[in-house]
Amino acid sequence: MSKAEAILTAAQMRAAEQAVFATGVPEYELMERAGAAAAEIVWRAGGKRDLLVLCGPGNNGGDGFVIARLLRARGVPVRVAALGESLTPSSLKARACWAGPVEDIFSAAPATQIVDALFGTGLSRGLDPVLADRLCALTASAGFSYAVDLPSGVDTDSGALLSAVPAFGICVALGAFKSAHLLQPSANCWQRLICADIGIDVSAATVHRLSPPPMFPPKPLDHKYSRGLVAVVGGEMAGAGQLASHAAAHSGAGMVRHIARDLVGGGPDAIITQKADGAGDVGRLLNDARFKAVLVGPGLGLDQDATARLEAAMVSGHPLVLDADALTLLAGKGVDAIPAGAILTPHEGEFVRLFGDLPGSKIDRALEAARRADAILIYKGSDSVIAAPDGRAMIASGSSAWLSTAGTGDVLAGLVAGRLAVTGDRYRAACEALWLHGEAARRAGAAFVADDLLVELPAAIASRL
Ligand SMILES: NC(=O)C1=CN([C@@H]2O[C@H](COP(=O)(O)OP(=O)(O)OC[C@H]3O[C@@H](n4cnc5c(N)ncnc54)[C@H](O)[C@@H]3O)[C@@H](O)[C@H]2O)[C@@H](O)CC1
Ligand SMILES: [K+]
Repeated sequence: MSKAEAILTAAQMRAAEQAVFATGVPEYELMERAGAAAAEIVWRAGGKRDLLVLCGPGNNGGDGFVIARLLRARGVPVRVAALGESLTPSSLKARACWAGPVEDIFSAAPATQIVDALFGTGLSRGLDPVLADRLCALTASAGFSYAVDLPSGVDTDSGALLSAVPAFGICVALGAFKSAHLLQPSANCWQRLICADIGIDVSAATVHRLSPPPMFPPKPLDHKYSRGLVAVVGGEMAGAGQLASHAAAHSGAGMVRHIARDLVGGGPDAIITQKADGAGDVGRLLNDARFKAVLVGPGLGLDQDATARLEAAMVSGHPLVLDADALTLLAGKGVDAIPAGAILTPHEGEFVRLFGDLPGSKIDRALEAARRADAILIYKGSDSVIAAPDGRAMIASGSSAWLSTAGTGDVLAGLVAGRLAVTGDRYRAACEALWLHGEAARRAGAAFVADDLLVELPAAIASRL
């Protein structure tokens, strides 16, 4: 993936900071860098508008004192309000360098701009309700608001809101993104997210934000089979299989065969629909070594016939993408029934049915499920997580809320199968498909239906060549 942006947990961030200190950088130097980076962002957004900085007792508060000092030096009318004493060596130093008064948070007057430097990655519980209310009131009355590293009240690793969190204009992630910057509901707590470089080495990170993938056109000697042959095994609801088939075809695959229970449509179609009266026919039609991906699940149904069709696909030996009803059918059989090496695309309900109530953040849960099933997971939602058994994960955040409409899951499943057939690389296929899905939605605008995504796919792919 190009320009992949690292996502760290609070513990990984602390370790990364320690690694910087181990190179001889003094602890306070990192706070100066963090404060300077955040101050620059505030300066560019708000200029000389009056500013109130709220400082907590830890290093997040220390960042706040640095921001206050640097912006005051630029002529910004800055006031500081602190929550008691500073408790860490670096924050004590930052506070000592602030030459102005320190007000009480509960009596400080509102300001045009507000900086929340109360708590960051060290938050251990929700804010006291009175403090949370105060933060919300001061933020709501400000025209410009900034959260330093994270809005106070947000759990760094899970993205849960541990207390009431106001809506910020800008969140400045320091050094690297943390999980809460991409996961819901916290990722909805600001309008803009900016990651400030403070010299942290994130090269060892295994979790990244999904970025636009580089894609490649067919080679001159390619033909429809070398570009990837996809099978979509349909069932009860032929339309879902058709939608998935068209998505696979528009993903860049060379050919798509829809192995359907009923013949649908009519007239010319790039999709080859083959009627399979039962699982035996499915097995026979899948007996072709040229298949590079088999998708089963969209519109499959949940009856005995569907179970038999799923089994025929699973024993075919081809790389599998399992979605929708296929996941529900497998859920009753335990994790061991999931074919190793498959790509699974569960939404929340399907995920829980398959793997139960796993602990940790959505990233933790996706990684654990991928490890248990020895499969690639695309754990869908407004914060979709792709996870691999080897510990890699990718988060897609900020995709169109209009995707919450019927059939978009079928389109995604088709895209995954198509990109798997094209690339032969499961993790890469999952990333490319998820990105294409989000990009097609972005291009489709508002109130689109799943079919509209298909129209946007060629241009979305073209933008990555
Ligand atoms: N480690 C470092 O040297 C650096 C840290 N940085 C900043 O430091 C932050 C992390 O600093 P800390 O680890 O000191 O943690 P925080 O400053 O986020 O807060 C920790 C303090 O708050 C208390 N606390 C936690 N939750 C509370 C609650 N709900 N109510 C009341 N008190 C609560 C803790 O007991 C502790 O005293 C980062 O988010 C970032 O802003 C940056 O300055 C870069 C350098
Ligand atoms: K904060």
